[in-house]
Amino acid sequence: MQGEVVLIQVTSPPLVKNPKLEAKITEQVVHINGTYGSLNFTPVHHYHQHIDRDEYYVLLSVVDIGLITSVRDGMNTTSLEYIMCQQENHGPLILSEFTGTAGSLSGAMMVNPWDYQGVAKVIYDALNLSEEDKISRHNQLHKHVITHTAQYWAKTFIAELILNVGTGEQSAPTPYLDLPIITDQYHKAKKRLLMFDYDGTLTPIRKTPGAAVPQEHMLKALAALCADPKNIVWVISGRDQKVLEEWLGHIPNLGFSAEHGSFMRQPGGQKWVNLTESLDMGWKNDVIEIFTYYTERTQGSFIEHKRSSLTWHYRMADPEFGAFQAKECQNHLENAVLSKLPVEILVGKKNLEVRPTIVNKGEIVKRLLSQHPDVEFVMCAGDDKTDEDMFRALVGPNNNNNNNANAARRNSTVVVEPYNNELVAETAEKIANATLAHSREHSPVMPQLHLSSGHIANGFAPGVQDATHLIPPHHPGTAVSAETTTTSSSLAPSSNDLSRSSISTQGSAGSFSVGINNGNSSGSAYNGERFSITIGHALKKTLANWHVTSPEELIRVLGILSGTVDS
Ligand SMILES: O=P(O)(O)OC[C@H]1O[C@H](O[C@H]2O[C@H](CO)[C@@H](O)[C@H](O)[C@H]2O)[C@H](O)[C@@H](O)[C@@H]1O
Repeated sequence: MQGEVVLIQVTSPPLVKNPKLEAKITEQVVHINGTYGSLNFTPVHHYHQHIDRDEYYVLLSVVDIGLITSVRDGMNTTSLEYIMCQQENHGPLILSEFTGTAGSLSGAMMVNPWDYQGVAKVIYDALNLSEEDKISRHNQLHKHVITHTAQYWAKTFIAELILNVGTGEQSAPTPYLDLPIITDQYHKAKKRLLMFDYDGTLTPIRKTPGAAVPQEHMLKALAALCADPKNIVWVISGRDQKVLEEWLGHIPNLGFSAEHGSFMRQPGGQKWVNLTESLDMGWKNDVIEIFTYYTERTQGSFIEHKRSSLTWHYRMADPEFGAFQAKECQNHLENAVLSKLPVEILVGKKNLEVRPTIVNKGEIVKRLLSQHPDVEFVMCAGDDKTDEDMFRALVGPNNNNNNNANAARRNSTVVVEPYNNELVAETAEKIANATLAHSREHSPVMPQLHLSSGHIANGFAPGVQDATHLIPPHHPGTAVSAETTTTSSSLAPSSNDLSRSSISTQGSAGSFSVGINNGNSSGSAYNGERFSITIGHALKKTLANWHVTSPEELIRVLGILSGTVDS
């Protein structure tokens, strides 16, 4: 192709001149032109000057390839402008994987700018693309640019802002698990349902998945809980069946759900039921391809292959680069796969997981609750974002034990379409007002809602022992009303109540909903026998009503409940 292809490079002089760099570039251009050019042919045309906007767009329109090889870049608007200018030519875009737009322009031909041979090969491939390929790539890129406009960005930003105002509410302190209360409730109950996540809950997080083997004292406590005929015990995990069987399968009467709700094995049973059996798993190939792309470029990362899900782990990669690549990979998946396939991405602990949308841990919790409507004590512990689905299932709709509460919640849910400007603005204002009022009222009321042992350490003063004592300070429906005055243990919320979990966020492609408690105190989904426990610090955003700080502490509690450890 020598003699047929030229590179046009325009570099606008920066405000602060860099003569050394300019000299270096000029030297290289002279060298290339001297080596590969002739009297009739100049391979590199370098214009170190400002050019008019019109001239710039003309250049972008007439070229055959757009070549962007930045080694570091925030966004890269040139790539977007090039796409808009190429509506007639359909010229391919070669894009450095280090640009900000690389994550969303999957129709571009990606290059690593440090890999000179790789770049040369992609230029060659781009020059030889068939007309059909060019049009299809261009159409994909063009569609992205025209649908992701500044207006779209602004609206999505506002929508997310509203969403976060709502979820920000959830980061009120979660009280430390009250041992006397849970022990008391546990012993009073004739039938109990206990559900545990595995990684980060029953075992501490380890460097690699294979290293998170169960510890003896955990196995002992779990076995003792399973041996009690009053108990129904389940491990609901993202792990696959093989690992769960190998590590916990020997414990009699332990039920399992594997791969985030994809599989179930009843306590005492041997057979696994595949809840994803009827689903087409063709999506796995697309996801493996993307995960492989990032694995090859992120040292220390790897893919965990499971039957109905896939996990990309980056705990062993450089922490900053790993997190950066995970974000890129997530964007890539969202743009290339999620829009067309029935799968969801879960952002886990130094991992990204992809699994079918129709299953999740919360669905398993709902199933178990409806299978055992007569349980008098429910305990559910987890540490991860995916475990929030379980906590949500304990307070949310379709939950047999709080029908009144659910009716109240359903009635008060407002669906906000992000593209309905007025509604977005109106809802934002409502939330802002209620949040402001809530934060004004929050502190004076809190101490009086809560009580008894051990809460001073968490910032809650002991209060009067009465029926309210089983209600954690921030529990759904107990949160402080926007209009509540500081009347001590009054739990009757007023009409604009914006309670912690009454703000439900149901993410979906084009809409989300924000639930605002309508003030009916029966909106509380809490009853004293439900213990959702998150493993982490008190300020973690969670729907759980209690926390402990580590798996060790949870195991101690399990030991105490099962009688294998002295309290
Ligand atoms: O639902 P879980 O039981 O919590 O399982 C979630 C995922 O856990 C595993 O990965 C995580 O734990 C590893 C061991 O501590 C750790 O090395 C990794 O960084 C974590 O992401 C497991 O490998 C996945 O399959 C589970 O889905």
